[in-house]
Amino acid sequence: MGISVKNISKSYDKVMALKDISFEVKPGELFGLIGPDGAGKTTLFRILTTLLIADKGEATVAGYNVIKEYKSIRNHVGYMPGRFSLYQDLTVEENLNFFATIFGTTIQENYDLIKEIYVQIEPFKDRRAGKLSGGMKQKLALSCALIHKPKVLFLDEPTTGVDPVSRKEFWEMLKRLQKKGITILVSTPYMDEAALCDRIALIQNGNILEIDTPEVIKNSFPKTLFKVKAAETFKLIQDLGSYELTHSAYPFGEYIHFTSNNVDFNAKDLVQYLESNGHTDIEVNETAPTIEDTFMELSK
Ligand SMILES: Nc1ncnc2c1ncn2[C@@H]1O[C@H](COP(=O)(O)OP(=O)(O)OP(=O)(O)O)[C@@H](O)[C@H]1O
Repeated sequence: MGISVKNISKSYDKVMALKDISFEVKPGELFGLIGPDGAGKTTLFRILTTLLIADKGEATVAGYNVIKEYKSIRNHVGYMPGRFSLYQDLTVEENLNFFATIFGTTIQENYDLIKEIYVQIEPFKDRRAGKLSGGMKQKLALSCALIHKPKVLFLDEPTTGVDPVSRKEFWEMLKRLQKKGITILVSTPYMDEAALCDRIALIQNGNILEIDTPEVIKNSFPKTLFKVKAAETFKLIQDLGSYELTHSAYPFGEYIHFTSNNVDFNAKDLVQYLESNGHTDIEVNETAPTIEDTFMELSK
C-alpha cells in the first residue's frame, strides 16, 4: 500500500527531468524527497498522481498502477501541489466543500481526519482563499487534500513561503496523520525538515544521489568537517577556494564549511594558511556534518 517507482525517466524536449529513478516507500512511512529547485520533484509527483505520463519505467501507488489503474489512484490519494491548489475566489468553506463534492463525500463525513487542522482556519471560513496568509492557505490546502480520507498523501513543497512557527506545526501535523496509517511522500528544499522524515531520497538534476534514514545519511559524510570564520568573509571564501589542500568550501550560515583533500589535515594547518594570507579573527573548529553537508558532498 506504499509507493513503488521502478526505472522512471521523463524528458521535456531537451531537459531530462528524471533519469531512471527507482525507490520504494513503505506503507505508513513518512518519506521525504529532498532537493533544490529544478531537481525533478514536481515531475515525479505529477507522474505518481497520474497527471503526467513517464517516458519509461513503472510505478504503483497504494498497489495501483499509475497508467492502468489511474482512476483508482485518483480516488485514493491526496495531492497538495506546490502552487495553484486552491480556488482563490472561493471562501475557505466553499473550497473544502468543492473538494469534498468532487470525491462524493461531505465535510461532515470525514471531519475527524481534518478537524485538528480545520479548527484553526474555521474562524475564517467565510474569507476568500486568496485573502489568507501563507500558513492558513497551507492548512486549507492540506484539509482539501485530506477530505476524502486518502491512503497516500503527496505534498509538494508544502512549507515553502510559510513562517517558521507554522512550518513546525505543519510537521507535527504530518506526524499525527502518519499515525493514522496514511503513507506520506513530501518534498522540501529545506534540509532541516529532512531530519523529520523516516527516510529520505536526496535528488538532484533528475538523479537520486542517496536513499536512507536522515541519521545514516548524515553519518555517511566521508571527511572531517571544519567550520571556519574570519573577519573578511568574502576574502575567506576566495582564499579557501584557491588553497591547494581544499577539497570543498561553501558558505553555511555565518561560517564556511571546509574539508581538505589531505587525510592528515588539522585545524592548525588552516589557521597558519589563513594568517599568512592576512586574515584576522580566525576561528577553525571541527563540526558535525548535517544532511546539507552530505548533499553538497554527493552533488560535487
Ligand atoms: N513543462 C515543462 N517544460 C519544459 N521543461 C520543464 C517543464 N516542467 C519542468 N521542466 C524542467 O524539468 C526539470 C525538473 O523540473 P521540476 O519542476 O520537476 O523540478 P522541481 O524539483 O519540482 O523544482 P521546482 O521546485 O522548481 O518545481 C527542470 O529543469 C525544469 O526546468
